[in-house]
Amino acid sequence: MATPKIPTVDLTPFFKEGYEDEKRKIIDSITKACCEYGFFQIVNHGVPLDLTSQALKVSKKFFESPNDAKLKCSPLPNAPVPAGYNKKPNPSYEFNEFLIMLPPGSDFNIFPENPPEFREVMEELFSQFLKIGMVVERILSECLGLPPCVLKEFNDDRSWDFLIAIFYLPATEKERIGANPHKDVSCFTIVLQDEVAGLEVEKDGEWILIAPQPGALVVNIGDALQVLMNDKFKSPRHRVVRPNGRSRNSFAFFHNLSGDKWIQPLPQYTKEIVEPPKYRPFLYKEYLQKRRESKSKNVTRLEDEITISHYAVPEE
Ligand SMILES: O=C(O)CCC(=O)C(=O)O
Ligand SMILES: [Fe+2]
Repeated sequence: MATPKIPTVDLTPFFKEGYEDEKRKIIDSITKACCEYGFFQIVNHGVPLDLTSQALKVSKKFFESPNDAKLKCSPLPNAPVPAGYNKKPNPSYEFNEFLIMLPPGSDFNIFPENPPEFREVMEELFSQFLKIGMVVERILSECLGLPPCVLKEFNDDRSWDFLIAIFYLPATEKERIGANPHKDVSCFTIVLQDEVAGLEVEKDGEWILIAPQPGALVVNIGDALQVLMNDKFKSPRHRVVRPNGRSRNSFAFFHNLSGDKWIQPLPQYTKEIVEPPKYRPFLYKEYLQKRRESKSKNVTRLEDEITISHYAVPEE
């Protein structure tokens, strides 16, 4: 059987007036991809390609710099999210290093001195991801026949979004996992990956590669959207397998909700279509906290993981 291919859609019509038929076709393809995989790729997304390639280059330079230079960027002890450079203790159950960035202007952001253009490039990438995130948010709102503003009306606070630059070392004989199988807590995540394959999504018990494509960005559904949409789209389990003989570089941008939001399935996906909500209301930041705690305890068994099923309403 041929390996299933994650769909790639061209977003050009969404940057123009009109083209309603083309837009509808794209929305239909994304709906199908979200139902089948929870993943799709986008091209002609408006994020300049010279910026994405420069971002991958400067981030690689930073991660390849000496340890003491990287450790100078360690997070501040009082940061709400560990903005700055992080590395899992060795040995760890995952093998990656990463740098978290909060929205430009946050007092908690820490940038390296070298490469000197690091900060400017990261801030520009963040702003571009914010913009494309809003376009994707409108498209996902429309996917199930609802107006494009449904998700923005529910949450218009972008201050909880964040960006991570990630660096995976080559696989060793003993260990190939770069990021353990997980689901994202976001509404959705936008991933920029370099040309080195490694990101995989689980479907029907099999791992399917999200093949790198020049100029493309990857989008995946997260837990928050699954809850808001009452399970119409599922937050997919995914992982990163490290390549042989070379490192891998990526960025993940988490389009989140405000942590102060109480989240539950929206009436458009429940009451208005006479469907009972599958989740009880919960405070988003409480869920973020629980997930962070379980991650720091190195929980690796699926049955021990905290997931949104913690808030599921039992079926009658
Ligand atoms: O590195 C990647 O390609 C994806 C990373 C990821 O899944 C995450 O940070 O949640
Ligand atoms: Fe992820």
